Amino acid sequence: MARRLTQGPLVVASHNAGKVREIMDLVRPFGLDVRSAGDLGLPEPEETGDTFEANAQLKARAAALGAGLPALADDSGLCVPALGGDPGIYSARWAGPERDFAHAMAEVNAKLGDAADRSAFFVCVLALAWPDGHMETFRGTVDGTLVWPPRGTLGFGYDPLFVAQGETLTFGEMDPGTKHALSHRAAAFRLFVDACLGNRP
Ligand SMILES: O=c1nc[nH]c2c1ncn2[C@H]1C[C@H](O)[C@@H](COP(=O)(O)OP(=O)(O)OP(=O)(O)O)O1
Ligand SMILES: [Mg+2]
Repeated sequence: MARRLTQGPLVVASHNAGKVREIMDLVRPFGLDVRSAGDLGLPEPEETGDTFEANAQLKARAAALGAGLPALADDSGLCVPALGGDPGIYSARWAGPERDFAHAMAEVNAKLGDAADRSAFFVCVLALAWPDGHMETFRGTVDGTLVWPPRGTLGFGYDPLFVAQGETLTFGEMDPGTKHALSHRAAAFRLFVDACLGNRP
């Protein structure tokens, strides 16, 4: 049985504005009082794990201890089977310190070359840590294919490259509500809601 998150402040332990916006959208209907790690002045920990789970957990743990509040972290990325799973947990790092995703998307496409297999999937692991060390972890994925050139200016990161299975628009062309019905983050979030928030609202 997962530990429930009772009413009270929740820290969103991410320094990525695109992600924080999506998590705030997903949390809003539940009426939780939410603060971002940036608002609280929490530092950005080094992501030394070698799995999405390990990195989500270390970010959640650092924020929960830093704030003295339950903290929800997201570690996510784009996995391309034809590239051996890259960029995977290195998805943010492929964009460099300037977070240049035009460059990162071109890198993915160049490495793919004329590969027949342009399938890809996004992974999102959400970890919820309490200051006493308790942790709950959830994983969501969405399958799709990679297009070139990139399309759309909505969303963030690799969204303009990615068309989810059964869709025609890229995530970069979708309004946020449509992406939230399909995304890896929404899938992980549903598991988090079921386990930790119950049936609210
Ligand atoms: O829905 C998404 N749509 C497009 N791209 C995405 C998505 N979800 C993750 N991604 C890519 C870009 C992101 O930069 C990286 C996650 O890296 P990741 O370390 O988890 O996040 P981050 O460093 O950007 O912020 P933080 O660690 O403070 O939460 O994967
Ligand atoms: Mg990161």
